[in-house]
Amino acid sequence: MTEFSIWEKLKEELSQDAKIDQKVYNSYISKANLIENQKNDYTLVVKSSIGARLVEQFLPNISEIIKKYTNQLPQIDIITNEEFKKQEKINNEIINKVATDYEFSFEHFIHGPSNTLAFRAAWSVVENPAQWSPLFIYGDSGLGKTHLLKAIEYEIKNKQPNLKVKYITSEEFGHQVVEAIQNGSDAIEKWKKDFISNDFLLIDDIQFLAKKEKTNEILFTIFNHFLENKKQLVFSSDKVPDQLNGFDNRLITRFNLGLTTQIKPLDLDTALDIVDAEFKTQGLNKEVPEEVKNHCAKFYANDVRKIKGCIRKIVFWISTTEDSVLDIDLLNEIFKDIPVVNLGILNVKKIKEVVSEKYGVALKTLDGKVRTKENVNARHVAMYLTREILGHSLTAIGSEFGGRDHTTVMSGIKKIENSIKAEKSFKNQIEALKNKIMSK
Ligand SMILES: Nc1ncnc2c1ncn2[C@@H]1O[C@H](COP(=O)(O)OP(=O)(O)OP(=O)(O)O)[C@@H](O)[C@H]1O
Repeated sequence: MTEFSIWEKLKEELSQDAKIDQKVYNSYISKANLIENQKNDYTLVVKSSIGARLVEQFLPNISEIIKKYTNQLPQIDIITNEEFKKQEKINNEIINKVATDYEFSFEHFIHGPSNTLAFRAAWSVVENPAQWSPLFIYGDSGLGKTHLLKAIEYEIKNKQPNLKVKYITSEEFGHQVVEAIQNGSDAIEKWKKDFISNDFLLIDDIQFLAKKEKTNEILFTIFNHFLENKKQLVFSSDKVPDQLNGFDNRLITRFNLGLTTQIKPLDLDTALDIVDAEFKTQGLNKEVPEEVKNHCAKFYANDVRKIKGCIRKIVFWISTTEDSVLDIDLLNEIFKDIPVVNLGILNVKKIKEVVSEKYGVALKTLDGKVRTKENVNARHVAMYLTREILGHSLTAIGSEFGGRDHTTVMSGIKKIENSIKAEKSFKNQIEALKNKIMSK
C-alpha cells in the first residue's frame, strides 16, 4: 500500500475516531499530507505551526493506525508546509549541485597533449595550495577553462572541507561589487571581508572585468590580500595577461606573478577521447564508425562545447529516426542546414588545396616560413578563408598553419580584410575561391 493510500485510509479512520476533535480534523488533519521518507519513516506535513501542535497530540493514534497496515510502529515527524518547502528546496539544491559539480570534476576532464599542462597546473593547486598563486589559465572559448576552475572547487569542497573555496564568474563578481558599493561603505567592507575569508578564490573569464575601474580597484586590494596571506588565486581568461586590454598595469603585473598556462585547441587524440566519452554519456547503444568519430573530432577540435552539441544532435537524430545508418552520409544529412558543418567536404586541407592551386604555390609552403610575396599572400588568404568558412579560432589557425602565434594570424587576416575593402576585384577573387571551396 502506498503512503497515499495509507493516508487516505488513516484519514477515514481518524475522521470517525471519537477521541479526535472534529474541528482539528476538518481544519488540519484532512488537509495534511503524509510522506514516506524511508521504510517506516514518515513526515506529516500540516498547514501551520498551530495545526502541527494540535495534530501532535494525536500522533499515538495515527501511529497505531499505520501499524495496522504495515505491521510496524512507524517513526513520524510533523512539520509545517513552509518548513517542508524550505527543506525540499535545500534537497533539490543539493541534488542539482552534486550532479553539476561532479560533471565538472577532474575525473571528467579528458586530457592529452593540448591541455595536459593546464590540467596538471590545476591539480597542483589542489595538492599544494598557494605554491603557484595566482594560477592563470587562458585559452579560446569552450576548451575547458571553467571546467578546470570548477574541478578545483569540487576537489577542495569534497576532499579538503577545512579550506574555504569560492568560485565566481567575473560578471557576478562585478555585479556584487556594484551592489555592495550602492549599499554604502559598511556594505563594501563587509563584502570584502567575506571574500577574503576564503582560502581559494577562483574568478572565471576575467576579461569581462576590463575597463571596470572601481571593480578593478577592489579586485586589486583582494588580490594583494591573497598574495600577502599566501592564499590561492585562480583566474581564467580568453587571453594571456599581457594582452588583456582595459586593465591597470599593476593588475596585469600581478596576473603574471604566478603560473600562466594555456589550454590549446584539442589535438586529434584528445578530441577523439572526448567524442568517445560523449557518445557514452549520451547512451547511444549503437557502434559508432571510426570515420564518424573522426569527423566530429576534427571538425570541432577548437570547441568541446560544439563537440558535445554535435554528438547530442546525432544521438537525438538516431534515436528518433528508425533504421538510420550512422555514417558520413547521415552526418551530411543531419547537418545539411549548416554548410560549414558539411563534414564530408570541408576541412583546412581542402581550403589549402584550393588556395595553393589558385596562386600556384606548393601546398607545404602555406605552412612554411618562405616569405616571398606570393607565398605570404596565399598563406594569408588561406588563413582568412579558414576563419571565414570553418570559424576556427586564431590560435587554432596558428597551429594549423605551421605553429604560428595568433597575433601573426590576426595581422594576416586583417591584411586580407583591408584588401577586400579596398579592391573590388580582390573581393570577387576571394568570393570565387570561397564558392569553389564550398562546392568542392
Ligand atoms: N578536456 C575536456 N574534457 C571533458 N569535457 C570538457 C573538456 N574541455 C571542455 N569540456 C566540456 O566542454 C564544455 C565547455 O567547457 P568550459 O565551459 O569549461 O569552456 P571554457 O573554456 O570555460 O569556455 P568559455 O571561455 O566560453 O567560458 C563543458 O561542458 C566542459 O565540461
